Amino acid sequence: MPSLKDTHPHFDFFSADSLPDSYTWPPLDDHPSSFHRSDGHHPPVIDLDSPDAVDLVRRACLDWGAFQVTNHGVPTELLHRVESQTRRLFSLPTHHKNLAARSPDVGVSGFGPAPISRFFDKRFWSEGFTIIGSPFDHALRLWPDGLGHVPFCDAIREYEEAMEGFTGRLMRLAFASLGLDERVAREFRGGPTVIQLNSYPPCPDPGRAMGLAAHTDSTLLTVLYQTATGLQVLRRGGGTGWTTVQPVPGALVVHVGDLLHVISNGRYQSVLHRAVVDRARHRYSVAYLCGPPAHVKVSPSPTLVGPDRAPAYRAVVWGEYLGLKAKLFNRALASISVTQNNNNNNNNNK
Ligand SMILES: C=C1C[C@]23C[C@@]1(O)CC[C@H]2[C@@]12CCC[C@@](C)(C(=O)O1)[C@H]2[C@@H]3C(=O)O
Ligand SMILES: O=C(O)CCC(=O)C(=O)O
Ligand SMILES: [Fe+2]
Repeated sequence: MPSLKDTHPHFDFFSADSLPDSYTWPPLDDHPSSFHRSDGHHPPVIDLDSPDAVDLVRRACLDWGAFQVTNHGVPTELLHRVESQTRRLFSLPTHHKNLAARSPDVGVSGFGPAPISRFFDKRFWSEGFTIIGSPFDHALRLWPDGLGHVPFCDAIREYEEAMEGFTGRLMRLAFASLGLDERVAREFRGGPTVIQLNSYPPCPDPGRAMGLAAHTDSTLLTVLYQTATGLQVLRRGGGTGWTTVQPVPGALVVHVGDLLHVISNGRYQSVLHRAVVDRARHRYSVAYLCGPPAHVKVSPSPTLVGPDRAPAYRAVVWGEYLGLKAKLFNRALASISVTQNNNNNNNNNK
């Protein structure tokens, strides 16, 4: 669905002293700069070494679909290094970053607005860089001379390794919190590595700009590293409006994604979240999108369905689900629902 806005890829965020119309959204309610929400309810911060970790994760997934974790084992030095390499990448001139632009022929990897931006008439006040598997080819395009690509590739490779270990532990916890044992968690491990680097430059009118519009992730779990305010989540049921997830130094944010929603048969709901921007601060975030191996069918766990609780979703593999998301955006989950009416013909029970 290419639109007019795709014909202006060279916008310079730093030369703008007011918001161009193509970036002006209706006023954002619950923007953190308005400081009117202080109800004390936030996704919990969970110490993974706590003996109650499984119960705390269950509660957080039921109430919020999101939580933060400490004692996760990913070295702080590595987190800082990945952030500083992210900053280094986005500080390259735009025409240079476009040498590694996302293109339909090469898939979804590379530099550009977040893929969901094409569902909106207004543009996002952000840039993204999607890395699927090795960052090497893209990094060589960004830093063609000498060894400029090396620190970037090293940081991403080390991060991928660290996150593989950490998400293994996290998946065991999340599955245990649903009463599912380690063998089930193991079946869903080892999916393709997807990292999304996000950059949100300072913005002259943050209350009318959108960093990344409200969405759920098409993952089992997403792990997000952020060091500045900007991430907001909607609590299950949505009743009290957007809640800012305050960065906790060294902590990682975890989101329940659509595929864990499916496996849990809707007990856990994928969290609706968005990113807002700031007048003065350039914010970066690093999302590690944790999905299942390509061939693994994801469906409601047999132990979570029964005579009084029918399976609510049909089986999908990750690639098919990503295709549905690319076509239907936030209606993708409803499109594989077998209990609700959905007006499309993607529902060929498998
Ligand atoms: C594996 C993927 C999930 C993702 C689409 C993608 O193919 C690669 C980028 C991912 C991302 C990151 C930013 C938010 C998001 C909704 C988007 O536009 O691109 C997610 C996608 C997703 O979770 O569906
Ligand atoms: O930058 C953020 O806080 C959110 C990023 C995000 O939602 C994503 O990359 O999927
Ligand atoms: Fe997200």
